[in-house]
Amino acid sequence: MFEKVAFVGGGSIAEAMISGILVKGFLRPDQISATNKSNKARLDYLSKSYGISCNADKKEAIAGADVIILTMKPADISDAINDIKPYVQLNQLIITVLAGVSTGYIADALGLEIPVIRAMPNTSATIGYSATAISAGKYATSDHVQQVELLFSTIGTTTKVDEKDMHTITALSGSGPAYFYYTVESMEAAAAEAGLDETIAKELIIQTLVGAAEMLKSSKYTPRELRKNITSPGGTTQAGVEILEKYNYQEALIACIKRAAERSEELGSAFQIKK
Ligand SMILES: NC(=O)C1=CN([C@@H]2O[C@H](COP(=O)(O)OP(=O)(O)OC[C@H]3O[C@@H](n4cnc5c(N)ncnc54)[C@H](O)[C@@H]3O)[C@@H](O)[C@H]2O)C=CC1
Ligand SMILES: O=C(O)[C@@H]1CCC=N1
Repeated sequence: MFEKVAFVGGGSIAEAMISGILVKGFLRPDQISATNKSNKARLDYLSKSYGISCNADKKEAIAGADVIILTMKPADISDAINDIKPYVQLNQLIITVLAGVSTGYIADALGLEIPVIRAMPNTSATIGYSATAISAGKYATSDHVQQVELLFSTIGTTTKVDEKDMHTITALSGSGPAYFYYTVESMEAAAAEAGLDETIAKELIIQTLVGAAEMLKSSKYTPRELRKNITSPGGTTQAGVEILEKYNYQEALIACIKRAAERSEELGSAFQIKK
């Protein structure tokens, strides 16, 4: 069990994780620290909201942590590593949630044969519903993986994966909530255009989404069969889905996920292991 966890990066995903970890009581606020690039107001907000210790000083922020969680944007990884490198100890475990960036690059940039675990959570971590994929870097043991699974299981489900699949997974479940939010935005817009009360529309759309998700989880039917069950011949669903087909909805979603995965590769391509 971890004694102290330090977040290097204090943005959306760090907050979602901190919130989820505290809600589940996995760690106490005094076991969590966070630092960021330079935004003091943001650190004050995190400290006030969650009771965690926030420190602009990188050395202080990671001192005594058994785990350092890297939660900055991929573009900032190089600077962030330079900032913490002098203070990182070999007995610390590094977790990275960065899109695209490999565990090998991080160990290499730190110049240590240090355990690094790559995780891809999503922002549903805030309420304990993240789908987190986890893969181990070269120096991480199965014990490290188990501990990290335990940590992430406080904010949702965990799935062990090969690091080579992380680009696709980032596109699928890391970015995934956004695709559903986009769909809900569109359904809300349609309801508004039809003059439906906003509160009523919201209630119906969200419960429809939750119900469909629960059906996907518990039913023995495939998504296609579930869809067919709703689609009465000549009925409303068929008429609606025909429009989705006309607009190549399925191709659009497939292209969306392919492009997001490709973007993950692009983001990581600047951060390759030096030969
Ligand atoms: N937002 C999301 O849904 C998810 C994001 N991720 C990954 O998490 C990472 C962070 O994403 P967000 O939280 O959305 O970004 P964000 O922009 O909200 O937060 C980034 C944080 O990193 C900090 N930072 C930048 N340079 C730094 C440095 N040198 N030292 C310390 N901190 C530094 C910033 O001050 C900021 O607090 C990205 O790499 C992204 O790929 C992974 C899964 C889901
Ligand atoms: O959009 C991004 O790059 C990050 C990675 C997964 C979710 N958000």
